Formats: sequence, C-alpha cells, structure tokens
Amino acid sequence: MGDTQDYFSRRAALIQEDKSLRRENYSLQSLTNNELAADKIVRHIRAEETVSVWGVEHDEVSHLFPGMEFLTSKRIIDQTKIFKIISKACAPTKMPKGALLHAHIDATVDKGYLLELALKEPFMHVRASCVITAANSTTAVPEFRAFKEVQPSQSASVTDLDYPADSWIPLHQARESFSLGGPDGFDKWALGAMVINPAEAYGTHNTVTKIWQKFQSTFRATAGLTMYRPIFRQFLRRFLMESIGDGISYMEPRINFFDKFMFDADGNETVPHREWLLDFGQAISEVRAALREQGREEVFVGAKFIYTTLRILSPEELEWYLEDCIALKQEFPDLIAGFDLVGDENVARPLIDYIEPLLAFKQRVKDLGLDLPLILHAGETLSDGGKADNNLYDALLLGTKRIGHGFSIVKHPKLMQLCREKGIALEVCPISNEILRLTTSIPMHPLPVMINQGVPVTLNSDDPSVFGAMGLSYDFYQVFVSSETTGLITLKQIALDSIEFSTLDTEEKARAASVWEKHWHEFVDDLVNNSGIAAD
Ligand SMILES: O=c1[nH]cnc2c1ncn2[C@@H]1O[C@H](CO)[C@@H](O)[C@H]1O
Repeated sequence: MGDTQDYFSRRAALIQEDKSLRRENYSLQSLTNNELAADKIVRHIRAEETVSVWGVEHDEVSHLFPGMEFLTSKRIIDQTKIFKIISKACAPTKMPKGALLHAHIDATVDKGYLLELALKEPFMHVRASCVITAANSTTAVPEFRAFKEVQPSQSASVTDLDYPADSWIPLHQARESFSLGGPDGFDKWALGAMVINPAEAYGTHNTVTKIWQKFQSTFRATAGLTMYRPIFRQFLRRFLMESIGDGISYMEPRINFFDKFMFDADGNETVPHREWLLDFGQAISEVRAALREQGREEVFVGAKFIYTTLRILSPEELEWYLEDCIALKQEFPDLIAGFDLVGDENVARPLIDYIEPLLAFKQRVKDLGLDLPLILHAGETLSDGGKADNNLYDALLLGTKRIGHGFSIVKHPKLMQLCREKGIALEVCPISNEILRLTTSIPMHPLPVMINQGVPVTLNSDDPSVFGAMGLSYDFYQVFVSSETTGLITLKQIALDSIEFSTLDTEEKARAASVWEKHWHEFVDDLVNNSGIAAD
C-alpha cells in the first residue's frame, strides 16, 4: 500500500515536471471557481462527444475521429456541442478569441459573398484560358476583370465551342449563357475554382506540391475581384465584421502588395498602395462607427496590415518593396504592423537569398526610429534541413517578431528554446497545415510539442475562405478536441498570448486584455449557468 502511494506521488510529480513549461501554468494559478467549473464542463462534453459523435459510424463519412480531415468532417463539427460552445452560433456571449495574427486578407472573405459583390458590378468581365467543358470545368480557372464599359465579345459564354481563349465576356452574359447548367452551373464552376474541396485535398492533390498548385490557383481566380477597388472596400469591411462576429477583437492580416497597383472603379490599374491603406483606414472607421451605434464599440480594438510581397522577387526587386513598406509605415504608422515574404517555401526563394536587402531594411528602420518588425513565414514545410526548414534559422537571426507557421521548428531544440526565452510566438495555422498536407490530421500536428516545450503559440486561420473555415472557431475546435491535456484554460492562454504577441503597444495591449477578460468571464459564466451540466 505504501509503495502504491509512493508510486502515485512520484507519477504526479513526473507529470507535473513534464508539463512545467506550458504557458498556461501562469493562468492556472489564478482561476475563478467558474473557470474551473467551465473547464470541467467542456472536458466532460468533449469526452462524451468523442464517443457519441466521433466514435460512431456516420452515413456520409466513415473512419471518424476527433481532429480528422476538416473538409470531410466540417458538417459533423458544425453539429457538435463543443463547436457550438466555441462559436456560440446563437448566443450573445461568444468565446473571445483575442487577436487574429495570421491570415491572408484576400483569402478571408466568403467566396459566395465575393461573387455576389462581383455580380453587382456592371462592368465586371470573366475569361478562361480555354473553352470550358464538362471534362475540364473542375480544373480550368476563371479570371475576372472590371473595365470602364462593357467589352464586345465574340461568344456568348466561355462554354461556346468558338470561345476565343482568354477573351473577356461580360460576367452576367457569361453566367446566363453558361451551357453547363446556366447561372447555377457558372457559380459552381467559379466557386469551385476559389476553394479547395475534399476530393482535391485528400485525393487528386494529396501531396504538398500538388495541393499548393490548386491553392495558388484559388488566388488567381479571385484576384480580379479582390483587386478591384469598389469590391476591395466592401470586402475589407466584411472581413472586419465577420472576424468581430467570431469573437476576434483585433486583427493583423497580411496583405499582398506584390502588385503595385489595384484596379480603380474606372477599370484602370492605377490605385497605388497608399490608397489601399486609405481604404483600410476608412473601413476600420466605418466598422467602429457602426459598432458604436450599437453600443458595442469595445468588441473591436483595431486592425493593422502586415505588408507582404512574394518570394519570387529578385533581391534587387525586393528593395523597392522594402522602401515602399517604410514609406507607408511613415505615412500610416497605425495601419502597418510589419513586413513579411510569402509563397510556397518549398519552391520559392529562401530568406537567405534576401539577406542583404533585409539587413539593410533593419538598419534603415532602426535609423528612422520606426516600429516596423519583420514578422516572417518560416518552416511551413515537411522538410528537415531543406531550404524551407532552414528559413527558421534566418527568421530568428533576422529578429523576427513572431514566426508565421513554424511548423518544422519542433525539429530544432535550440530554436524552440530561443522562442521560449525571447518570447517569439508561433502563428500556428492548424487547419491550413492539414489541408495543405503537412499533416493528415490535427492529432498528428506538432502543436502539442510546441506547447509542452513552452513555446508561445497563437491559433490562426491563414486562408479561411479557401478552406471553408471562417473565423477562428474551427481552428480552436480542431485543437481542443485533438488533445486531452488541452483544456479551456489552454485556449484562454492562447487567446491572451495573441494579444500579448501582437504589435499593439503596451497600453493598447493592457486595454485589449482587460476587455478580453471581461468577455471571457461573461462567456465562462454563461457556460456554467446555461450548459445544463453540473460541473462535478
Ligand atoms: O500559408 C501560407 N504560406 C505562404 N504563403 C501563403 C500562405 N497562404 C497564402 N499565401 C500566399 O499569400 C498570397 C495571398 O495573399 C498568395 O500568393 C498565397 O500563395
């Protein structure tokens, strides 16, 4: 008996020591009774649903398990109690998520809404690089462009046998005359090109290289819409409102400034970056005003762009963008959070190629006294020692404020130590990593390694409208159901860390955190009072 007791105390001590680096240990020390009760409730429901939802055969989907392929299981997730708690679809009190620190703005707004906006534009046109047939409609991608007036077209639609490849057709005409099912068929074709479906992710494109080809093409399909100023303005507002609607109070979306100009209302490609920022500032003010009218101003702390361009540039070409970023930061200090380079790290140029311009940038930023950090994508890869994995060394040596993804960092004990000690948070994007084939499910994701090693992490949606995972609730859900160690307090710490590791200043962070706390306690109290489940 004595031996057994001794064994149990040594066991408890070992577990405690093993978990001692987890950041939520700070939060655990000062929990309210309701937080403790709420944590028990959600753990109870999770355990119950592991059996009742994920442990049964399902009509449409077989081989269920928590944290499985998102695109196959989304409809099941939507029905779960845990998802309803995290997203609180119909209650006034939402789980507050904190900040969204990693999302590409052109992949954040619902594609159906984007198409709706396009259909309201009288001079929007569409084209394809070949005649669209039943055989190629799932692979041929539409492109959009607005002109200042209706363009003459030879064919009624892109499905006509005599359609001249790459010729523009007025959108409404092309849609009405689409011979593969009329307007509905057109919408199916266009929307299918803008998202990744389960057959692609888990069948036809089931490797990192292949899914990236499909993924990149979704951006080609929407560029003509998102990069048209009248639509751009509306989708910025929509992005802010939808994020707020999911309990996100502050956002640092990345915007791709690779194209130097956007298309203006007159169809000419003449809108420079500073005007994109004016539109962004305007969208923020309008959303703030609308919330103020509803007496809900406090749910929105603000938003800033992370300036990004593509890793296909030559180092010389990059210099223009770095200067552009500095000029924009000087003109709009509150709207620019930092600088980053994007694209598939496995095939694009590694950071080391840009070391000279990036070091020069850092010096310029310092000399000018600007608060303009690098916030770099690195390690979004399966490679071990390849160029994408090695980007982690450069990101850290370059003093990155956070790491975008950092998926492969668990292979690098020293780099994890650096992140832990210097407070460099990882912007983890679980659903993105799964759909882009870095992991086949969330239980296989390295997130628990990161958390157990005490590396600060935030959860992010990356490209929610390409994945059909709007907001942050789905990422929180997948993470929550994929670990038995993770509890409500882990999610609390992750949300608080998203504020802590944002580029808000100290005072703004304190304000954001205190509003967050208030909403968190409302959420927790609501959970305890209305869940119908006794806490013990
Ligand atoms: O997870 C990602 N890693 C790297 N680049 C990305 C990711 N998601 C989107 N983009 C890139 O950002 C641009 C759109 O703003 C696109 O070029 C897309 O490939």
